[in-house]
Amino acid sequence: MSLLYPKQNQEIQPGVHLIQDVNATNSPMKYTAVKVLELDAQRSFAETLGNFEAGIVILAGKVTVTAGDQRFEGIGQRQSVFDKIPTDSVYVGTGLSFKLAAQTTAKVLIAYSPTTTSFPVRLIKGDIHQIEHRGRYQNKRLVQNILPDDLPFADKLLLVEVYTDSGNWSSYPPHRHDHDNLPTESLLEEIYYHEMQPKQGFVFQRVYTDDLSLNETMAVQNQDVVIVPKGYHPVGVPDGYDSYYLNIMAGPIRVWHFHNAPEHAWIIDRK
Ligand SMILES: O=C[C@H](O)[C@@H](O)[C@H](O)CC(=O)O
Repeated sequence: MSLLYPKQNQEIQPGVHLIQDVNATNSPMKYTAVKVLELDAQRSFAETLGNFEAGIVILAGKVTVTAGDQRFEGIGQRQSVFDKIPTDSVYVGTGLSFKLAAQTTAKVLIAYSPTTTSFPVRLIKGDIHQIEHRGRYQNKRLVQNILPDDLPFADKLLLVEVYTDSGNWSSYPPHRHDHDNLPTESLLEEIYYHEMQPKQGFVFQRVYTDDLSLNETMAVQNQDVVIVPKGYHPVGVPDGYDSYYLNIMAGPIRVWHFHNAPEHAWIIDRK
């Protein structure tokens, strides 16, 4: 089972390109799924959710989103994820329909999680994101929390963006969240949507379990997706390139409690 989903580029409608589409039909993921779309200006995409909730993140460009009986005109705060400006998102509750109408060339990520529990449609403005500067030495990263577990706006979905500059590591030291053992650890699947700057760059990502029954190390390229059904999942960024990834997490309980690999936990405690 490969955990790596290379970028595709399928024109599903005139001016609407499907870059990623990872879900239960082509992955072992039970709680998470993702679409990434690139829309030409003035093009639109519409969908009706079944028993899923969705988080629509305007990765780049300006988009008008209608969902249920609400309309959010011209949202989106950046031309590239690497502008490092927190962007706008829309939460759409289970069973509702939504439409994306691109005002400019736009890139949109749609995160999904199965549920029949309804939460209201909500615009999540970039300016409410909790920003964190995590790490020291060569594991510094910038974290922009879009839908963290302390915002009770969703039934299952957790969304976060992470920037890791040249020569640094993130999701490091390695941690896991694949044991339903609260309050110590929560069980959350995770999907990584990666972008690189410059685009020809790559990162190394390893996904592995304590018993190494799962142990896959990948060279991940621009707009690839990596799924983390379980296990530790560190990311290393080669010199000269900057990394972006958006994480989608979901599981039985919407809380992020992780367990650091004990043999590497000393990394955190260095003076
Ligand atoms: O479990 C969460 C993901 O691994 C990332 O969001 C990670 O926490 C980001 C980081 O702190 O490096």
